[in-house]
Amino acid sequence: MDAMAHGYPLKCFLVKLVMAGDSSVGKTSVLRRYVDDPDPSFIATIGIDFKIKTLTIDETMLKLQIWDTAGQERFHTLSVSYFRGAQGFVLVYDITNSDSFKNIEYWMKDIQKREGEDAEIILLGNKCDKEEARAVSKEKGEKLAWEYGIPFFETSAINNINIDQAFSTLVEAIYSKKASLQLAADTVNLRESKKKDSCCNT
Ligand SMILES: Nc1nc2c(ncn2[C@@H]2O[C@H](COP(=O)(O)OP(=O)(O)OP(=O)(O)O)[C@@H](O)[C@H]2O)c(=O)[nH]1
Repeated sequence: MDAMAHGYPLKCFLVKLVMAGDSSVGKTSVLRRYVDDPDPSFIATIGIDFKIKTLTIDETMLKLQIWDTAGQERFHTLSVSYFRGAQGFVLVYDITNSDSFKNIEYWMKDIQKREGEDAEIILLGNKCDKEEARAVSKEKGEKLAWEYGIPFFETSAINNINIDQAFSTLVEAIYSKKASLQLAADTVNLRESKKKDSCCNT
């Protein structure tokens, strides 16, 4: 039976994503733009918050739970504690703030500290609408992302530049990893059940 033809997807995955980066780089703004949250207020994130977005790829429903961590130093321990169990990270710096770019190295170390956990990561140079105040060249961003082996986008939450493209890249990478793991698990199950069948037939 074609489940999609009946209006419901075959599988559903919960995907945990985390926004990380220094305070004021635009994490909340990028997230709000992606989930179409029209709230125009910009107050520094206190502690932690999350938003949900649901989308379908092939016949699979992906429920994205996107955690918005606070970049302020006083919330650092709390923010990093939410890194556990994440399948994806959106690492953000501000192209007009070179310190926020330098600190990507430390945010990356926090991500890599999680033992035995694998995650997809993307790097965003946000506020690319502020060309006149640029402090980090696009080439520097591209080079850093290349060194880490991760995708890179310059984005603007204000002008809605590259936001959907960035999240799509991250989510599709997570989805294909999950899909291939699922395929491997299905193959093992199939082999196991074939073994049982042949055992019963003898
Ligand atoms: N020009 C411009 N301003 C932006 C952009 N994104 C965010 N801002 C502004 O940057 C400021 C900080 O944005 P937030 O989204 O609160 O930053 P944050 O990274 O979530 O900050 P914390 O919650 O403190 O970690 C706000 O005044 C936003 O309006 C952008 O793409 N372009």
